[in-house]
Amino acid sequence: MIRLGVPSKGRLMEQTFDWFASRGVALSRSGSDREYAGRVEGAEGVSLVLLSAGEIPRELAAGRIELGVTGTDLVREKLAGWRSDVVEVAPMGFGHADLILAVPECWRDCEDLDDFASIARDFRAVHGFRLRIATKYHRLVRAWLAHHEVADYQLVDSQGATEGTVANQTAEAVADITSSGETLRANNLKILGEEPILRSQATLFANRAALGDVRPFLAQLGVEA
Ligand SMILES: Nc1ncnc2c1ncn2[C@@H]1O[C@H](COP(=O)(O)OP(=O)(O)OP(=O)(O)O)[C@@H](O)[C@H]1O
Ligand SMILES: O=P(O)(O)OC[C@H]1O[C@H](OP(=O)(O)OP(=O)(O)O)[C@H](O)[C@@H]1O
Repeated sequence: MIRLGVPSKGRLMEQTFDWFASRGVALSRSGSDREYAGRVEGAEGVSLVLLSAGEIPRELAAGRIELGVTGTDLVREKLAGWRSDVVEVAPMGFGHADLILAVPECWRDCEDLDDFASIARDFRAVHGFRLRIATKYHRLVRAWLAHHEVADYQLVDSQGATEGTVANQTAEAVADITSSGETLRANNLKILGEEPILRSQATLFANRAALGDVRPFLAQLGVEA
């Protein structure tokens, strides 16, 4: 049996259902909105597992599901050596979002990463603690800042409403996902850097060791792997 993990709620779930439907496979919840069991019609030997998008990378890596749909951001953040555990089988064309670093709009002297690095360097001497960046993307943000030689900062964990941390004075900057940019604008934050830390979209992943087993189903979907 091929276990297919799909986000259990919201637009990501609906668009995933649409993506499979347009390839002749009907996915549905078997019961009420609160029941996390699912049904698969139009494919043999495939079962649907409804999961939190954030847990799908770990379930894939552990081999508890053979296929899974989630954002590329979550796979890269949650799995240290993601390439050895999973294979990116098909980008799905929705769930587009950029992981970015943002600072208050009123920081007029901070327009790029060099400015940010020098502000971070001075920050500790003035305030007695390192500049705080709120994020849930610890691994990706640390790697990106190291690559850009920014060292004088601390990460503050924020699992939601991250853009609010600056107004709440629990962080000076944020690193979070944006798509329309509305949340950043509403919180008077501006993006730093020409390129985002990461461009993400919803993607179909396979557990690497299970690739051979899932190939016939992928071929049915019109996906080569
Ligand atoms: N505003 C957005 N527009 C497009 N994609 C987004 C947006 N916000 C988050 N995403 C993407 O959706 C995926 C799921 O995000 P997230 O983990 O925040 O989901 P969630 O709904 O909080 O799920 P859960 O709490 O069940 O883990 C991620 O890959 C993320 O990049
Ligand atoms: O650029 P925008 O279109 O405004 O979207 C960005 C927002 O969407 C996501 O939050 P989500 O709604 O998933 O809630 P969260 O704060 O709980 O992560 C993300 O964390 C941003 O806050």
